[in-house]
Amino acid sequence: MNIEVYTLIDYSLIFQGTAFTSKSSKEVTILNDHIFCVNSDGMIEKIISPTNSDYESFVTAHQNNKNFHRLDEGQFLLPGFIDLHVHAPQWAQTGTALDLPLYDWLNTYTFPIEAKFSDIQFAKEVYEQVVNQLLANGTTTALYFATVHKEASILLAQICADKGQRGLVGKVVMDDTSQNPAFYRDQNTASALTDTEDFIIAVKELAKNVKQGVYPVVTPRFIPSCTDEALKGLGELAAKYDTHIQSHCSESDWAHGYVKERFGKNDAFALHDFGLLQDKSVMAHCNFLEENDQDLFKETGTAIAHCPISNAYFANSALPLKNFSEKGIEIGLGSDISGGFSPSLYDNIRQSVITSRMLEDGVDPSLPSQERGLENSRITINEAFYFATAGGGESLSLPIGKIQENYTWDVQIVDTKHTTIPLPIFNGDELIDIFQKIMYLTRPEHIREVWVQGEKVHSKQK
Ligand SMILES: Nc1nc2[nH]cnc2c(=O)[nH]1
Repeated sequence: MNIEVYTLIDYSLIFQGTAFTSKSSKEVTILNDHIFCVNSDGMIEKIISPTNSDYESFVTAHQNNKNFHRLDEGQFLLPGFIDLHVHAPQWAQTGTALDLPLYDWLNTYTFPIEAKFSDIQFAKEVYEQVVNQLLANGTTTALYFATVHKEASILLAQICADKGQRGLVGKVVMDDTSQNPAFYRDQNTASALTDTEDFIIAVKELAKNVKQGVYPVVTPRFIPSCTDEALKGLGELAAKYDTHIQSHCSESDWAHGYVKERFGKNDAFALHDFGLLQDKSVMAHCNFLEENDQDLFKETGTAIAHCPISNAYFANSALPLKNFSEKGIEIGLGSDISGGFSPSLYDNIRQSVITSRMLEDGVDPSLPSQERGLENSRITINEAFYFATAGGGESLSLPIGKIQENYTWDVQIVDTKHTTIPLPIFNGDELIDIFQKIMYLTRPEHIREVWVQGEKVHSKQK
């Protein structure tokens, strides 16, 4: 298309500035001083490079219009982050209660806090705060577990809708009376399934008027909390309504061992038997996937939500992330609030690199170096950025996570020149160095604006 044509197009938004986005899992593209044209649906319709002969005249034609945004010096565009695993109610206990192994942690701290979400006022208070927090940390899409309560789960979807975040929300199913406490579980299997179906219908209805989209997610908490009948019914509901599916899979020695004992197979195959592994399935943790489990993930298009901070507390191992990624399994990052204490995917990007380095080198200094670690396990910061953005988008099968034509305008604007806490960027830094400094040092204070589907959803004054 030549300039006469695209200067005439009525774009909703035009941005001029430098962006970082993934080209592949290993490579970051730098779009230096490009122009980004966004249409009224909030999609990136056109990206114009300064090498394009029409670039200058395009700027001249648009720069005085209200919809033209020129980034200040020191500001950069990045895709909004996609958090593939957040327990929204656990925001109420984030940063506390990390002293017990998974089974005891769930029963001692987590189920009691989640039980409180029968109180819709309490739910509103916590859910509004967690959605605000994630937006302020640059998270534009989140895959949420709510609680067993239908009303409060619908409220979480409504809050995402109102605040402009792309929320994928699940009413949690925990129907097994022998495994879940009486104070916190579905009343019975039939009500777990009808509540889930009502929830799906309500969120699909809500979604009709939500620009950025909200989505219902079929959510068996994990196999230990569900009966066979519920798991089967949930697989059927996901197929009937074509929904996303989320659960926990092979997370800790205990959870992994429990499923093996109950079914004589690993989580992956057990979940698959119930129709719960498919292209829109995202399974959290997955540390103990064996070779055939990995193949099944690949074949079914099931994604892993890698939660590196949480895994340090509860997973009893480090995920062999590099190995799984090289196999072609879809992978994104999750904060796992509150198994992970940080609402920031920046922190999880950092931890995923750190964990991978420790996995490669090993951690027991009494062992000889060649026996200490797992070869070829380290990932780069570019790869971690990919998992937090494009990898998350692929995992959810949505056109999000990249600054590229035909993707949504879901971006964060990072200001490296914050007046009191600027990033250490000095003359002579290459853009790729600046990218790495952004990855390692950005805090919410540096995230000046966040946009979802072409709408500004968060801004921070200088
Ligand atoms: N990390 C984590 N693992 C789980 N397994 C079942 N429930 C949970 C949870 O809330 N957090």
